[in-house]
Amino acid sequence: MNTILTLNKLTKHYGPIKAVQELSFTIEKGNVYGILGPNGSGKSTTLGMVLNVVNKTDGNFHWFDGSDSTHNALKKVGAIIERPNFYPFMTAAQNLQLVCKIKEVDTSKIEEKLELVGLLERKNSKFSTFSLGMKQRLAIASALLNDPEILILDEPTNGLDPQGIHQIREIIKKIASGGTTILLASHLLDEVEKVCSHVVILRQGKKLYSGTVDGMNASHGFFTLKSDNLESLKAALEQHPDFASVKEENGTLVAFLKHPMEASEINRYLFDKGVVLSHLVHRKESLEEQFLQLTKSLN
Ligand SMILES: Nc1ncnc2c1ncn2[C@@H]1O[C@H](COP(=O)(O)OP(=O)(O)OP(=O)(O)O)[C@@H](O)[C@H]1O
Repeated sequence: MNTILTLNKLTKHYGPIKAVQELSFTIEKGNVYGILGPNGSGKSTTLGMVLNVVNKTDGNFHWFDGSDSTHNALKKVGAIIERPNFYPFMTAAQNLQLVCKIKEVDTSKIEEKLELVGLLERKNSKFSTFSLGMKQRLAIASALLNDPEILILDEPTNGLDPQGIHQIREIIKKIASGGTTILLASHLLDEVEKVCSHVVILRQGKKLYSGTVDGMNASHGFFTLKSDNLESLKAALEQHPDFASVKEENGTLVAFLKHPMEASEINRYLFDKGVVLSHLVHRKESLEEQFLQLTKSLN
């Protein structure tokens, strides 16, 4: 059993708002997935649906091989989709004991999980004395108490200082290296790049890309070009099969490549078509530029 979660055309409308539209992807065991998208792109709604706290409008999803009810399957899922909320005047250990009681799991894992998130030494400190980063780490320990198959986190580093962000990311990597599958929602490309092996990019509820983070990085870049005759240049580029798209930005054309190409090759091709260039630069986008390109290109 290697598939943890399958979404099939999952859809959520809030009245006229199409929060999630026909979203399909699968989560395989042992990988770290990021759902990446700007604010309002449908990340939290997607997590809410698969965790049964938001009713879907259409489509379907199933956990594991689909043989269990969602209610039962969710017992093997650890999720933090809200701000960490524990009893302020109880210690970290006491709060986790209470969680064990509520979830009907053994208390034997409390110290191990506190150690994993770097809070063992603070186990007898009251929750009210914790920084936001420590609260978030306690929430992670709490979600791991029953050794779930998958850990789900919604914007796990939101509101933390750089040190807190670093600690959470290191903990996520450590949990993943122990074999736990992870799904996290983030609007931060750099977070997904640092922590995740796979990514699903959302924009306005629609999937723009899903695959490996490395695969997303393997773009062949783009040319920026100028000519006295911009119209002929644009027409010639659009005729060339190796370009995915061509757009104009302040008198310069930007042509995105589907396949690798040398600047000399496009120069020769255009010259043969009677187009003389006054500017030609080949650039490979940073992942950030690609992300912005992907999330803006449907405007
Ligand atoms: N309970 C709700 N009622 C009406 N509209 C909602 C509700 N929850 C979310 N939406 C809308 O659905 C869309 C997707 O929101 P969602 O919170 O899933 O996005 P997100 O990617 O998680 O963004 P953020 O990181 O800002 O939370 C947005 O347009 C949002 O305004």
